[in-house]
Amino acid sequence: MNAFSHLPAAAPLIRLRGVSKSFGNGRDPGVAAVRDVSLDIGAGEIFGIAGRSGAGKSTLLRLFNLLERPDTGTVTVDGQELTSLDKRALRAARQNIGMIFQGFNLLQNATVADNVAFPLKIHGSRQRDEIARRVADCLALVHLEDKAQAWPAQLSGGQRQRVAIARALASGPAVLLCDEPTSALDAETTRSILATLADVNARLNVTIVIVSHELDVLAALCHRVAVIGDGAVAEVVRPGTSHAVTALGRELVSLFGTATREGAHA
Ligand SMILES: Nc1ncnc2c1ncn2[C@@H]1O[C@H](COP(=O)(O)OP(=O)(O)OP(=O)(O)O)[C@@H](O)[C@H]1O
Repeated sequence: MNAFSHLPAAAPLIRLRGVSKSFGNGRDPGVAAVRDVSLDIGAGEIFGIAGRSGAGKSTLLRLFNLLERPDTGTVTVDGQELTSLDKRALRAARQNIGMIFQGFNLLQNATVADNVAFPLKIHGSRQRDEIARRVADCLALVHLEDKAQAWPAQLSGGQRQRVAIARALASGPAVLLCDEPTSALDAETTRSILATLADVNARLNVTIVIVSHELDVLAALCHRVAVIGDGAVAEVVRPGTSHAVTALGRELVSLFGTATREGAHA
């Protein structure tokens, strides 16, 4: 039983309505990566996106902050309809949506502290001492206070991902998007990153949306999981319920032909 599965659905913080995305060249519609997806995700919820390779998981996640712009439909986050904003307003709205990736995406020629400070500096609306305080708070949140002056190359994979989490939280977002955040990590490091994400969610009430092909990762962390097939939501399940066992179990067998987690790959 997932520790959160008893929670009632919270008020929607993220709302997708009729969202579709194809990759083509204008004349040829090409691949329909996401098809007519409508979802409500509650404030403070941890929401998972599962599905086999090519199902459209990453594209769907990138529609949440308009890294991919939908062909049709609307995306609303924290009361702002992102799909109706101009570039400048969208840049400001994205301060409210952090993101982490499988490959961490840290600046290699900047210290840990400078990596975390980076989004605050480029936005340009904060004073130096406020930035320094914010960086210290975020590094403390992920237990890396002592690594502020280290370089990314001096850190383990798990530590790098925790720096990425601190950086994603620096602007105080309401939402954290996670694209396969543990896929490059071994099983033990994966557990520590999941604990960090659960802790961030509990302390800050940050809404987390996480894509993973590792169903046990989603089952351990998420309040609800959308199973995606062919770009559409096949079903939304609550880990820990017997229905979820059936739905996720079917997907697990179709993905891996087994009910255990795949071995970690470096
Ligand atoms: N920039 C792009 N240009 C063309 N096609 C794309 C692009 N991005 C994704 N696609 C296609 O859209 C479909 C969905 O891809 P997506 O990466 O969202 O799937 P996924 O479920 O995240 O897969 P994986 O688990 O392998 O990362 C795939 O057929 C993919 O080839």
